[in-house]
Amino acid sequence: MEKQKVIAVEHLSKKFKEATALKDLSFSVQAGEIFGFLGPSGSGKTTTIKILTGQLAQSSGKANVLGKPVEQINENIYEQVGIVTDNSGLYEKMTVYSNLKVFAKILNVKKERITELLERVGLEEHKHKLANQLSKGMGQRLVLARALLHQPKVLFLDEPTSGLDPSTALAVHELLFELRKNGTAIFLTTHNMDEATKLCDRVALLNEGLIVEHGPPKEVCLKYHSEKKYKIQLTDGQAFVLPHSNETTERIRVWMAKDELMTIHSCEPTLEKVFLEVTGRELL
Ligand SMILES: Nc1ncnc2c1ncn2[C@@H]1O[C@H](COP(=O)(O)OP(=O)(O)OP(=O)(O)O)[C@@H](O)[C@H]1O
Repeated sequence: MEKQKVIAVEHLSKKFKEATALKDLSFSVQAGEIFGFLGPSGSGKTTTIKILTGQLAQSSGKANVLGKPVEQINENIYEQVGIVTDNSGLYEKMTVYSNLKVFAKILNVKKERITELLERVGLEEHKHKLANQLSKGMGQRLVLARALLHQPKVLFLDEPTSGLDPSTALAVHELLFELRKNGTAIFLTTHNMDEATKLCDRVALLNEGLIVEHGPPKEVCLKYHSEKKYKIQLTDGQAFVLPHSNETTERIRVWMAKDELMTIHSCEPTLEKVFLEVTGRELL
């Protein structure tokens, strides 16, 4: 059975006075899926999120979120949608804990969930700090915790882990996997290709407002795996990159028989390399 399409976009375009930011985008995101929208600065990621969350009108094309055309989105939908774009919308003069308490009350969420989330995003020890005294990364984590208080059916995340230390980034990843398991559709933007490879079920590579490649990260990488090679390290420290050939097979066989093989890896391209190949641009 096909899973429910939580986000459905068809031929979406957005023109600003000077520039065309989005050109004929079509994609969908299903319940229980993490969809990565990847592109360099200025490629149109934020514009897409703004259209999908009803903050900006498209120039042409259709977009539906939870079965509703984006033109009809109003506050009611925010009970089912979580949005993490920047640190705005926090009550600056209230503490971390109080910020979450206000929203927990509105969303009818138990207090235990606040404590759990504060721990998960690494803010438990900062819960008595005022929101305007937080660092950028802490503010970002507070906005994330707020978006996750309820179990949103769809979550929009703009660069969810930029500026986070590795262990907090990992904790955020675990939270996202949990949400996915419970059926949340997650739409995230990132510059970080490693993160996208680890997190996303499917990705779309965006360049100058156009989707230039899409699919599961592994499949996208394998599609550009034209020249098979193997990276080999031996126990005596020697390292080789060898082409796929009968000669290589024989050399590997001998090293294995003598127990001299330390590591062996296939060299399929990373998403970063694929992006460079399809666009000629680095993801900066
Ligand atoms: N309000 C606006 N008026 C005019 N042009 C805009 C406006 N907002 C965005 N743009 C243009 O649309 C294009 C896409 O911008 P967008 O902010 O969506 O990119 P992005 O991929 O989110 O970039 P970043 O990673 O830097 O946030 C850019 O060329 C930008 O200059």
